[in-house]
Amino acid sequence: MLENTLLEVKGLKTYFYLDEGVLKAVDGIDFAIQKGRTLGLVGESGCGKSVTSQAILNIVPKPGKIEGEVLLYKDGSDKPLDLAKLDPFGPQIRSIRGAEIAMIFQEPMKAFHPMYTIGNQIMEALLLHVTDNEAEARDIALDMLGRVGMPNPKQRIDEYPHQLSGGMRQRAMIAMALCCRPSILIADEPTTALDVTVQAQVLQLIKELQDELGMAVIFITHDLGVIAEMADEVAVMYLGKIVEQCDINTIFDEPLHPYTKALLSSIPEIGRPARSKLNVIEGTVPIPLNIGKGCGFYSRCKDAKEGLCNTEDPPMTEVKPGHYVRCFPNE
Ligand SMILES: Nc1ncnc2c1ncn2[C@@H]1O[C@H](COP(=O)(O)OP(=O)(O)OP(=O)(O)O)[C@@H](O)[C@H]1O
Repeated sequence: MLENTLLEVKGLKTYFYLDEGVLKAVDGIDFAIQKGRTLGLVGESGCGKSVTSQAILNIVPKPGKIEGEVLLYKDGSDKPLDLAKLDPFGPQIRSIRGAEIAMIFQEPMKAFHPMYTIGNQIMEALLLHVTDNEAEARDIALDMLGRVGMPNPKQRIDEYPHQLSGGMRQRAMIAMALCCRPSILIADEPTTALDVTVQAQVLQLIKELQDELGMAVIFITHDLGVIAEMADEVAVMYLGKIVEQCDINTIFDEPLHPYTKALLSSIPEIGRPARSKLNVIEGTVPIPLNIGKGCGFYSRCKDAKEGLCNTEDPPMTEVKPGHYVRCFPNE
C-alpha cells in the first residue's frame, strides 16, 4: 500500500435485489487514494459512479446490498476501519459522514433543507462534529462562506436556499462540506449544472481548498475535460466495473481500453470545423440486470471479438507499472 493512503476500496460490489432480478450497479472495484491526491472516476451516465460514492458512505438505498471493503485510515493510522461493515444508521458511520468524508453533488438543493437558512444548516454540521459553542460555529461558518467566495456572507448566512443563485448555492454547499475539514471529499458532478465561468471558479476553489487542507478528492464526472483539469489518477468505469486505471497523463497519451478511446474521441476539439460531426459513442450503457459472462462493453465495442469477448470475462491486467486495463490483449 502507498504511503499516506486515506481510503482503500477492495472488491466493492453493490447489487440491487429487484423483482426483475439482480442489478449489479457496482461489480467488484478496487482503488486507493492518498492524502492531497485526486482520483477522477469517469464514465457515462449509468456506469455506477454515483452508487460507488453511496457505497463508500454506506448510504445505499434498499434493496441495495454492499459487499467488499471500504477501508478508512483515520489520522494516519495503519489500522483501518471498514465502513462497509458498519451499521448504516449507527453512531460510528454518522461521525464519519460529513466530518471525515464529505460530499458535494450536482444539485445543491438536495444538500439543503428549504425551510432553514444556509447558516443554520452549516452551523448544524459544525455543532455536530466540531464545537458545541454556537457563536464559534457561526464564526467558522461565516469564515468558510467568505473563503468559498460567497458575496456578502454576513447577509447571505441568514438567507434561505431559494434566495441564492445556483452558483451561490453551490458555494454554500461546498462551504458546508468543507467546514468540518474532511480528509476526503467526494465531488459527484459538482459543476455540471453551472455555467462555464462559475464552473471554472468552483473547480479552482476545490483545488485551492484541497492544497490548504491536504484533502484527498474523489472527483466523479462524465466530463474528461474536467478530469484533465482536476485529477492525478483516473479510473474509467463501465457497467459497474473499472475498465482502465492509470495516471492522468497516461489516460490521454496512451489510452488502451476501447471504451476509454471512444470517450476521448467524443471530446469536442477547439478548432473543429463548425459543421463536422462530433464522435459520440453509439448506443447507451445497458442496465446491468441479470447480466451473464463476457465484457460489458461488447455490444458497443469496435474491436470486439465474437466467441471471446461475449463469452469470457476480460481480466484486469497491469500492462505497465500502474496502468491497468480490463480487456483481452490483441494478438
Ligand atoms: N436505488 C437504485 N435502485 C435500483 N437501481 C439503481 C439504483 N440506483 C442506481 N441504480 C442503477 O445502477 C446503475 C448505476 O447507476 P449510477 O447512478 O451509479 O450511475 P452513474 O454512472 O452515476 O450515472 P449518472 O451520471 O447518471 O448518475 C444504473 O443502471 C442505475 O439504473
